[in-house]
Amino acid sequence: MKQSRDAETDLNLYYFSDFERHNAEIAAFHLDRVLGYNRIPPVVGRLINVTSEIREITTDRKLSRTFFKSPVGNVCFHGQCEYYCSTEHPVCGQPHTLEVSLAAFLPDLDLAPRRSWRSPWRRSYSRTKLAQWEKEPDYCDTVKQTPPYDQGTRLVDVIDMAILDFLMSNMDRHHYETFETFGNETFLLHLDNGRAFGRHSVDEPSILTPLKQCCRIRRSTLLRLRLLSHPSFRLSDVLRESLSQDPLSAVAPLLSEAHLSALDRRLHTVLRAVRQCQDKHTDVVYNDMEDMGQTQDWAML
Ligand SMILES: Nc1ncnc2c1ncn2[C@@H]1O[C@H](COP(=O)(O)OP(=O)(O)OP(=O)(O)O)[C@@H](O)[C@H]1O
Ligand SMILES: [Mn+2]
Repeated sequence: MKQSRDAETDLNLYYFSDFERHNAEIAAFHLDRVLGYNRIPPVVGRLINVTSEIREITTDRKLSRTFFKSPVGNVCFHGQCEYYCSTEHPVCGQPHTLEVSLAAFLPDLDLAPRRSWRSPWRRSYSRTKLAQWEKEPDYCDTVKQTPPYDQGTRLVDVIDMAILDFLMSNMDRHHYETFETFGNETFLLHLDNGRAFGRHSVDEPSILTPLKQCCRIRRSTLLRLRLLSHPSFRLSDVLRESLSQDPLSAVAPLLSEAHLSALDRRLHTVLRAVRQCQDKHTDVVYNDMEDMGQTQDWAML
């Protein structure tokens, strides 16, 4: 935890300068499950003692050397990394207690090697340069012809990812991962969600660009989104209930009401974008449920 749950990211900060949030990692895991994707490894909140559970037991000398006591006596550390790992950007206990998010550790890379894929709609990570997708309205036509997006479900998987990221306003999705042994016909993994849920008062329409440029969506995703726009299964209500199971919700709700209601607003924006696609195209819905019977009841929603 580096900042309070309610802190809204400064509008003058670029997405690549935003600080990560522990509650965003937790809420992203729950949102991914509510959407029925199951692509984010389990993440849970914990209260830890930074002294007894990190400083006193770590064998990492470089890490332990970054611990210090702040002017008011709190135990702080910053670790080692390229950006924001300095005395000016510490993580501090109170004086030892700290809220954190912990992710289930994926199998070792020797046992289950992963492949990291650059998102075709990756941002430029520059203040001045635009990415190709920002300049070319027909960018998706190129992506559709480029392996692995020319076959199977990879394109709609990336569109699912864009919907998840738009809902939680995560602009930092530069890569996604897969397990190498499963080849190209496999599910995606979404690690690194700490830059989501930074602002609740504004939406970032550009995150939906893959959906808007490709006009394609999985049928199962569309049905789930429609279900979650129904008053009795409202996304904000379902997510609030899901998050209440996390241990840290005893300290304070993991998402403020403002963030929860932003989700309902953004869900309507996604459904509107799908309708606008359907006004222009006939092949918008990718039927990934052909082999499943009894979809009628769902379709009614
Ligand atoms: N649950 C996990 N289990 C095992 N390894 C993980 C897990 N989550 C992340 N990692 C590994 O740690 C690396 C860094 O994690 P993450 O991407 O969250 O940090 P980051 O500092 O934001 O990185 P980047 O600068 O690439 O955005 C990942 O590329 C991944 O290989
Ligand atoms: Mn990152």
